[in-house]
Amino acid sequence: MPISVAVAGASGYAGGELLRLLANHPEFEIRVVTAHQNAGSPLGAVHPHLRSLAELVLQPTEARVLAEADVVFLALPHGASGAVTAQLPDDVLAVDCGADHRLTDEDAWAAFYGGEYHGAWSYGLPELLLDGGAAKQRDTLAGVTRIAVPGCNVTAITLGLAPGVAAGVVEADDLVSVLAVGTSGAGKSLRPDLLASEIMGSASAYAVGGTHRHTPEIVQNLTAAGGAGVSISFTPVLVPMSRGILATSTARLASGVSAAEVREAWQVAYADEPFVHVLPAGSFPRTSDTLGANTALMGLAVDENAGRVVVVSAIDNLVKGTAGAAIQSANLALGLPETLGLPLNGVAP
Ligand SMILES: NC(=O)C1=CN([C@@H]2O[C@H](COP(=O)(O)OP(=O)(O)OC[C@H]3O[C@@H](n4cnc5c(N)ncnc54)[C@H](OP(=O)(O)O)[C@@H]3O)[C@@H](O)[C@H]2O)C=CC1
Ligand SMILES: CC(=O)N[C@@H](CCC(=O)OP(=O)(O)O)C(=O)O
Repeated sequence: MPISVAVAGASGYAGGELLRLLANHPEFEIRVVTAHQNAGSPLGAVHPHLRSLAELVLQPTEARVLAEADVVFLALPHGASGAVTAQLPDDVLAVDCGADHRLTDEDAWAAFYGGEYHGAWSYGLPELLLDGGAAKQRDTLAGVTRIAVPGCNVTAITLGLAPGVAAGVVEADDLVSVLAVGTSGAGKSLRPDLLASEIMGSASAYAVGGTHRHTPEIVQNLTAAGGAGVSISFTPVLVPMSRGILATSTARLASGVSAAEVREAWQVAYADEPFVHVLPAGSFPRTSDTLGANTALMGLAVDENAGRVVVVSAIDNLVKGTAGAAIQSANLALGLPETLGLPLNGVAP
């Protein structure tokens, strides 16, 4: 019997990517799709690229509609998902791509998001190192029924820096990250600053100066990895591409650590990972290498003059950064093979 699935926020970018991947998943059957303003429309009208699902009709986003399915993926704006998930039965597996259930610290939620705090769920980043590398987040996901998927910038930075922090080869209190990010990360919303004429041929920083709401989530992750006094300054830069994140993260090298020990920390951390790959010395990923794939690729160097480790990590924000991570975590929760239905290969050029 296939496992029935509902996707809330199916008319958006993350919802569309969930559907694209779910349509090729051998164990799932898409039963319900919901939207807000687009409720009542056939899916083919909002996602013409999803041909096999074109006849599905978008329903209103209500818990009673979603609860018809065994698994509910939510891709709703922050705040909207917490209200809906509070009404879902306990035995439904709910996987939330929004921020509502990511943060364990209510004060951090109040400072960076505000509004009602809905509590933290199991965190959907299977490769996250825990306790200095003694465990990984995937070990905690079997059988859970509530999963919070990370923010996409968070995934790129966390996966990039966690091996060094967990192994103690870098100083966790001196981390800097600058990201080139694509426009789809901002969702399908109509915003003047996202008009093609504003974006094309230009790059612009936003949420500068420690104000980005992903900051506490990154600190939470790197602390869980074993970092003491984690402090990160990160700056996203919007660039004219529709998908992708390229995070260039640097960290102060711990005293007496060699370049070989640095590389070993990253290689050991991700040696057996199906989707997270450390490239050979001298190689660095491009966002285009991850397009459409559930991969996080990274390259590593030690800047001896500056005494810093430099990690360049790339993901597709809509796959490993959202929909792929959601499905990977759901596979683990349901006891299915972790990689089921998830693309390892991307699309090029
Ligand atoms: N885009 C990305 O790269 C990433 C997104 N996420 C998260 O995924 C979630 C969805 O993001 P994204 O797909 O980009 O956003 P979009 O703006 O593209 O889509 C939002 C979806 O939510 C629906 N919606 C809007 N307002 C409401 C409401 N008040 N109540 C119920 N549904 C509503 C929309 O329906 P309609 O269009 O019919 O009005 C649409 O289906 C967000 O929480 C986002 O932060 C996480 C990681 C990365
Ligand atoms: C270009 C752009 O605006 N990107 C978004 C990425 C949002 C995201 O990853 O996720 P959540 O909103 O679910 O946290 C940003 O930086 O806020």
